[in-house]
Amino acid sequence: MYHVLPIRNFSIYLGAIVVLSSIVAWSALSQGVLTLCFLKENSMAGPIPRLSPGDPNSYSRPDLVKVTKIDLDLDVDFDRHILFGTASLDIQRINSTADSLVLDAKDLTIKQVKDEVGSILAHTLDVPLGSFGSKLTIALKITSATVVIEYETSPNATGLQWLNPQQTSGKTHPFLFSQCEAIHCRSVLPCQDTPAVKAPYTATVRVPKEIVVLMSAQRKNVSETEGVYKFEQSVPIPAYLIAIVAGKLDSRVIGDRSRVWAEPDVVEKAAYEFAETDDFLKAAESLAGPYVWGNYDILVLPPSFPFGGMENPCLTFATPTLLAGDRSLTFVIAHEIAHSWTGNLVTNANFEHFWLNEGFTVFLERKINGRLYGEQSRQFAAIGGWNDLEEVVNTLGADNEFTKLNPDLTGSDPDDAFSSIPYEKGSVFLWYLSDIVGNEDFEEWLKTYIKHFQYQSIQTEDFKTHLLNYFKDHRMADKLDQVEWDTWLHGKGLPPYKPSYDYTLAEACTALKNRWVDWIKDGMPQPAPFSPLDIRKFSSMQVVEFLVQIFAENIPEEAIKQMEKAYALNDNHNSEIRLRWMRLCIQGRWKEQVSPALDYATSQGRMKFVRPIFRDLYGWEEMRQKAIDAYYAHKDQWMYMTAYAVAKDLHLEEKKD
Ligand SMILES: CC/C=C\C/C=C\C[C@@H](O)/C=C/C=C/C=C\[C@@H](O)CCCC(=O)O
Ligand SMILES: [Zn+2]
Repeated sequence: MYHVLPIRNFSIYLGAIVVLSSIVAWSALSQGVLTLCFLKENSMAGPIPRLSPGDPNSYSRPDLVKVTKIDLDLDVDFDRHILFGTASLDIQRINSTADSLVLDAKDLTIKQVKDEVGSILAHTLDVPLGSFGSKLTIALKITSATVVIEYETSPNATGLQWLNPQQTSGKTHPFLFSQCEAIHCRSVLPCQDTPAVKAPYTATVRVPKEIVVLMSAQRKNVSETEGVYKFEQSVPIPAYLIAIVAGKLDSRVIGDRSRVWAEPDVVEKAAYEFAETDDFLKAAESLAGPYVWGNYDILVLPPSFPFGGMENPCLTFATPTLLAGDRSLTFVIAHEIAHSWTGNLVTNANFEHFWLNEGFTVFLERKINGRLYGEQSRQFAAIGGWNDLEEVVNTLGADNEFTKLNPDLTGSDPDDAFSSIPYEKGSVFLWYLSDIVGNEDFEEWLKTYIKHFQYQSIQTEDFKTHLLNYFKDHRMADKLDQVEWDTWLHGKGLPPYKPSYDYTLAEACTALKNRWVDWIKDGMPQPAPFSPLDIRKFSSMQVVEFLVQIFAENIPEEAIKQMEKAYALNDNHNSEIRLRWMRLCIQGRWKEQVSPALDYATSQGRMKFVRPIFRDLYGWEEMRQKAIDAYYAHKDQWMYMTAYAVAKDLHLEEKKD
């Protein structure tokens, strides 16, 4: 059972917490005399402070001792729903006097810690602080260069989802996948779970026969018959990019450096859908520089995957809701490819600077779009982004801390701060800067920025300094000097500038919306003057744009029923169209549509699609209980983060057993 304890409540619990242990002398432990671990209660009272100087959400202290390489040796136990084995961490002393290594750990059982010569190292594991998990402190010897941690995960690890065969498409084999961003890697392995630390990794993973394992790394010496898989990621990456999947998987080649992976009955459809991958990669390289990761594969997961895509290096994780059958939703793949530079090479140093990952990536994703489908297509996609931005500011409230580009995440779970803000406000900011200096010069700067900061983790200030320095002698330098940095980075609500988009591709949507609005104003005379021809030439995203515009008009139930007659939107299974259609039906209080809307929201776990439906139904008092019942009936099918978020949307609070 999933438990939801909103983080704001923790200050109350913390007040009651006492320091428990101190029975055995630390010195005895650090000399390896005893193999003991303290379970230390946290003595903090009051609001949760920043957990470390560099990262509000990580206990780790890479400023003292830094992890430089990770070697995993793990067994996947599908019966017990755990991973067990060892994580060996190579370390570097940044501060020569440092005598301990501080790691993040969440719901992990730490069995033993040794160094590279097999001497026991003492460790303490503090009592967990909600989403942040526990601080794991390992006493180092002067000679220690590697710590070898024997551990196992919990069946409730928030970064893992274990599916039984019935929850898969093939229904024959169990399935496991991870989602470590933002701070769930600590539930998969003990690590410095801050994006400020980047390290290469290797892994050996053992699974039952017939199960295939993939990771966010290059595959090495695969011995499928033995069920032993080996991986190496030689490019240093932050912990949140470590990823694993294990299940009955098949693959198809879709490009010189690309395969698509999926369950066998999904793989052909996926190969068709993502056939343009190589074109995206080439366009991205022309904008951002060489692709350094070797292969670029895509994994299509079971429907409960909580996001559209996740940029795990070498292996993008993708939701099956992208499989529209007409390649209309592949902008998510362009987005994940763009992360190969912005996010995975140049990385936010902590999640307060998440817009450096996502705003840049949306900007680049739409540049790829423009290169392949033309400038009007890029402009149209950006208009959709602006719609999302307005919607999220409305939903969160224009005074919400999380509408800032650079929010304060002290004491906040990044999952709670997550929204379209860093994506869309961030990309509008870059659009604005590009408008100031000119498109070509901005593209040149972008390349330079990526090259300058590649393999590093940076903060917003680093970006600002680089940009201003690069353009200091530019003809538009004066205008750059006038940028309201504080408003952009620390201001709440909508940004201070709306680009002058080219609305050409949105015009047909607006014209159709106006016809509906006029007809409604005229009292909806019959026969209604609408037919399938109205949208025959629309792209899927133009249908979305039309529905978003009509949603803003708050039209009556009768008109929505007429729309169904004209356009048969109930039969349209494009996931983006379906979201807007179901929301429109709920807004119009069309009761018969509530069950299909809930079916849509519970048949997959992508939060972008699940949450608005539950939020809307919560707002419809008569249907609220139905939504709550559906939540309880389906929450165990979702991954932790979806269940957690929907519980919040429904204002439910559950307690940990
Ligand atoms: C200001 C925000 C601060 C922190 C948020 C950081 C991480 C949030 C965490 O919830 C993880 C997010 C992972 C996202 C992965 C993929 C997205 O790009 C998918 C976007 C939505 C979708 O298309 O389904
Ligand atoms: Zn992204």
